[in-house]
Amino acid sequence: MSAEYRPAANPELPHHPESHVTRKPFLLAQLPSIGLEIRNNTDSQLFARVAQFSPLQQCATWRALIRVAHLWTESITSVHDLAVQSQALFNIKNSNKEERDRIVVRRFKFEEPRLEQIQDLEDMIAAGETVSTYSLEMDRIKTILVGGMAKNLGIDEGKFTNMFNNGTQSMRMNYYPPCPEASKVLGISPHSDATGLTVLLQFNQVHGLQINHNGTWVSVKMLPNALLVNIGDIIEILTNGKYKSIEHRVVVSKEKARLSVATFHETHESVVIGPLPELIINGETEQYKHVTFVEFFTMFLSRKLDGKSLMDDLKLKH
Ligand SMILES: O=C(O)CCC(=O)C(=O)O
Ligand SMILES: [Fe+2]
Repeated sequence: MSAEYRPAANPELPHHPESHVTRKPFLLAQLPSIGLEIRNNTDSQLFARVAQFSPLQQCATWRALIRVAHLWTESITSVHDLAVQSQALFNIKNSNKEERDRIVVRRFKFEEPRLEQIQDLEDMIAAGETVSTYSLEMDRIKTILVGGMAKNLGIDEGKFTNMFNNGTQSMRMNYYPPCPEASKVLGISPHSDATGLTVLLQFNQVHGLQINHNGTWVSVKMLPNALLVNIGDIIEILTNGKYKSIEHRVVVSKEKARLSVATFHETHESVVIGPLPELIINGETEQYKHVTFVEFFTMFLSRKLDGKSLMDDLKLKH
């Protein structure tokens, strides 16, 4: 598994006409939840729970969002601290140099307000360890979920899980500052994640994430002590659409900042991304093209975030 920094595909706040961002009706999605108490269970106990969990099938209704109740482990708390520190860094971006030196150098020991430029070795090691422990924990959750999904689909768990073993893992910390013209901007434009699974951690109770549910933008209520799992495009393709990736976007608040950490899990780079033959049953036809990992990401990186347009290009026209 390699963890790497993943830049926001569209870091600038895009402007949209007000009508596009309208937030009515403010529904809160009732998403399927799985209680995965990571600390008190062995992996096989957790796996059994996921595999038996019927709401995994309900994902079809909700276009595949799963909430994983998760005991707050130390590594999550540490990532929280790290994100709060980076929030402070984001906040001082526009301050003057003196102010920056005062806050950044003395308080956080970073020379410039960017994570890549951490000067203090101790801080760097501490941050690296925090992220790497957290990334291993996220990887463990991914393996359990992917195995549970395979079982739900009635396919070989080992084969499916193996496709994700030693896959690419990347992480993005999202900071959404408050915006006085909140109704005119989006934090992130509509998109589905070009991943297998995304595990999302949110720190405060500021709503912002919305999913496209049958054409309506529905706000997702983040539960405390819970992670949210998005099914990504790669799983949609591999399962020939039995699990669908979710189109989502983020709206911003007038008063409060919001922070989230998204961990993206992809297949191993040797995997050809295309519908699995064992899932083409009962006279079904293949719905998606087969592309190499590199072709898939080249297509992803060559476009703006734009709903599910990547998937539209990968769909076979029958
Ligand atoms: O901040 C969020 O809740 C969602 C972030 C997201 O969609 C992403 O990073 O791809
Ligand atoms: Fe996303």
